[in-house]
Amino acid sequence: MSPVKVGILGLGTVGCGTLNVLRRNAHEIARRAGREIIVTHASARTLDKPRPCDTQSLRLTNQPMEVVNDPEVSIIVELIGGTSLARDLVLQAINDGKHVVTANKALIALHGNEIFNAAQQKGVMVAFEAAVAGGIPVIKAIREGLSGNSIQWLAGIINGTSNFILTEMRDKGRDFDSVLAEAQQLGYAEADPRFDVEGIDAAHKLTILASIAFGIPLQFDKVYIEGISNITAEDVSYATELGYRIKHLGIAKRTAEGVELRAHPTLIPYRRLLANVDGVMNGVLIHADAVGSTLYYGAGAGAEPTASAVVADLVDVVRTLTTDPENRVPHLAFQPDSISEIPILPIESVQTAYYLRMMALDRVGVLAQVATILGQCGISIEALIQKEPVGGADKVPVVMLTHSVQEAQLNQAISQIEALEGISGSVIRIRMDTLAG
Ligand SMILES: NC(=O)C1=CN([C@@H]2O[C@H](COP(=O)(O)OP(=O)(O)OC[C@H]3O[C@@H](n4cnc5c(N)ncnc54)[C@H](O)[C@@H]3O)[C@@H](O)[C@H]2O)C=CC1
Ligand SMILES: N[C@@H](CC=O)C(=O)O
Ligand code: NA
Repeated sequence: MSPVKVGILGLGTVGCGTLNVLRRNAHEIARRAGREIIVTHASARTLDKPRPCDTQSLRLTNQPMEVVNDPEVSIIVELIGGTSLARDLVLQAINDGKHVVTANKALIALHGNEIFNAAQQKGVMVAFEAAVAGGIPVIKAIREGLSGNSIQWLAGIINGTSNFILTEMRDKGRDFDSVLAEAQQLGYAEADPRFDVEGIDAAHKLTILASIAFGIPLQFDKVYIEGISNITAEDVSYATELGYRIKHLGIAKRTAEGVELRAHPTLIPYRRLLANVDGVMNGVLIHADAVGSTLYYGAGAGAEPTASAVVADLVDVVRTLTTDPENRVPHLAFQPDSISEIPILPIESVQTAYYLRMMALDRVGVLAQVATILGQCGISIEALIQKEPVGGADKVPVVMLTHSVQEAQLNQAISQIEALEGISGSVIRIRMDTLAG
């Protein structure tokens, strides 16, 4: 059979990684796919710059639409990133009857409903394994491996850059900015690294995971988002002292009232497997009724780990090129006419435990006032540590862990505590992982 011809849009970290993996493993990939898969066309913004991949045999252009519209190409691999040009290119490819593979989680989270609808009309595939947790085949695991289950919740370390930063801060005492610069240099970070450290990238991925886990539309705008940019070295060290690690988690949980969708820093007991997912590694823990808990672990970013997922998608697409579109695995795991609107719950209704840190005047009675407020709001304290005054000042850091409480009640307590004369500045709050009981 003749080779399948592929066009790659964007020859950056993932684009070059994909070219290299496809070439190095060409023989085994062809044995798996049943046909040779070759990249014939590519588009890059700058044509003649040195790259870690060989582009000599490619028809190279700086006009990505030319690749999309070239009749020789039957699969388009979108690795440009962003949501504007990428959306136009992907919709055009679908309109031309081409299959698409993309690593672009922002594109899927924001425009996936429109894109999958267009793909269904045209009977083409849009594959996006690389968009969530890089090389970990978690999309495939949820869509296919867990399809007999009712999924109850999932919690994932799904941003490699944030996890790399938190790990280096904890293990080597490095400062935030220098670790972020290294993550950028290693090709882990997004073009705009605020997407990583402000939790937006994790929220894109969580949007996708929740959709395929629960059969709901992609709803990025309903995710509660907090990043790691306000996590201080003190919080990392107090958490360690209390037997916890701070990780950035994306959490999606089905409750009787609806679905919780939240991406934020989280304290996890250090013995839990997720607490030990370090560096650029990602880990996704999924709890489902039949199988119980399953954990998926691996590299969440970087050239070849991400290329591994892009190439696996290419193999999947090639294997099912001749399959009747109705018989392919649905894009969002559930059949398109069975996607249901389940309410997404506001963060105030979430019930969890909290790490609180505040600066208190080193004076008798202040802690008693704080404890009274917490008690009146129905919040009980599980642990409390009072540190030495900072720099000889008369203020002491106080750190406490609460039992589970509704976020709305905690908000009330925090505003009353912040109003106390004996408390200076804001109360820092980090949610704790209470999912596994
Ligand atoms: N780097 C990683 O570890 C991972 C990245 N991704 C996603 O993969 C996609 C690509 O990411 P990277 O390779 O890291 O980005 P990158 O910035 O290294 O590469 C993107 C490439 O697209 C090119 N480009 C931009 N506009 C273009 C245009 N108009 N025409 C042709 N080329 C154009 C850029 O010049 C650049 O070389 C993004 O959607 C990203 O979110 C997903 C998983 C992991
Ligand atoms: N910037 C992302 C790349 C992979 O999705 C990350 O750090 O996880
Ligand atoms: Na993946």
